[in-house]
Amino acid sequence: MDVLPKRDKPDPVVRVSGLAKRFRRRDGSTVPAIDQVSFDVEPGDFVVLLGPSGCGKTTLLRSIAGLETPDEGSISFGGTVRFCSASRINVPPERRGVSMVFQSYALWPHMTALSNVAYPLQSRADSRRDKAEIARRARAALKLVGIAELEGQYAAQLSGGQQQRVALARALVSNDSLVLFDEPLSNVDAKVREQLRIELLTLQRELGFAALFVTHDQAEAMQLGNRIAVLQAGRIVQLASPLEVYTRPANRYVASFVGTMNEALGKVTAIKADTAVVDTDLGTVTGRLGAGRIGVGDRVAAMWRPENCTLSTCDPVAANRFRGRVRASLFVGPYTEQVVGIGDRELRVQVPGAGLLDAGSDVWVEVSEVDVLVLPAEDA
Ligand SMILES: Nc1ncnc2c1ncn2[C@@H]1O[C@H](COP(=O)(O)OP(=O)(O)OP(=O)(O)O)[C@@H](O)[C@H]1O
Repeated sequence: MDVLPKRDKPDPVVRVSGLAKRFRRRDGSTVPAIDQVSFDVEPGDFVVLLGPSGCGKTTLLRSIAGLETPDEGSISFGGTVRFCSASRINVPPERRGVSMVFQSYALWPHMTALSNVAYPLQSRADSRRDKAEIARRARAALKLVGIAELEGQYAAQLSGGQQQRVALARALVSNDSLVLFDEPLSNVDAKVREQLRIELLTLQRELGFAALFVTHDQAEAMQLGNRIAVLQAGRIVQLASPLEVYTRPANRYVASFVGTMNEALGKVTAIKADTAVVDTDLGTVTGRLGAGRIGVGDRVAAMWRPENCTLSTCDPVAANRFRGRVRASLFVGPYTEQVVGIGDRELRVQVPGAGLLDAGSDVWVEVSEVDVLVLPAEDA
């Protein structure tokens, strides 16, 4: 039998291994901004770093760009070491072969759109291209992002959305295999942001660069990433597809950070196969066991999404049902969000279309046990 020679897997675009960075605060204490982070970005990947303010997203991105020097670990691009604390390698940002788009655009206000985009080609040490070729490439990049007609405008004369397009063109002009994005869409208005997300994804697929994108906006992360890295206190707690992160969160923190979750805390009273019965402050809740080890007597969170609930005015025949009173009924367009009060607790229920209810109406909230996830209580 012929055995085909094994083809080696290509090196990842980025490999981050055991990266750590601590900052010293003015009171002398230290903050572990990133804490033993390891992950790969593969060719064609769009990886989103997602997490709340202060979890270390920007520090991680800036370390990869070379704008921050980590204390420990290593960073390689395409198999070539760019940073290694043990061997004291630290390639400066301009020689890492990576482009970055910042939240604040970081354009030269007194330079035209065209000159801003041409700047990286002129300033890179290895570039000896003639002026006409540089201008041709800068124009092509402006055309890619749809603002060819603005090439002669000064950056300061452009709208926020237009400035961000210039910044994107400037990042694309060098044709680097990796582009880093630090919350680039948070300063542009909602409509432009939606449009830029779609254009960014299209460009990324057409041009084939790998993207590493920082955001604290979970909807943005779900729309853009083929993989999402959820960070908690400087660590990656889950790195998986948006679907996996949403439907099979690694822990309670991820479950409550990505999307909206209803939650009831309690103790497990019985376990049968992959189902747990939980005695909670809302009554008995039955759900499926999620990630993490759980046994009878453990403190857990039973969690379920608003879109998986149904609302009725008569007592439903269901394992998980909760009697409450409508506090607010909010018409959002595609669905109506019902806020149901149960004592001092609140449950969210999404019903499709317009279904306004009077505040004070008595209702039952129902959720099927396959839609309830039971996770250890301690990690949120
Ligand atoms: N230069 C610095 N000196 C001291 N502490 C810092 C410095 N830069 C960041 N930190 C701290 O490191 C931690 C991580 O900060 P970082 O900016 O990476 O978080 P982030 O997730 O990007 O937050 P945000 O979404 O608010 O930008 C925070 O506790 C922050 O206060």
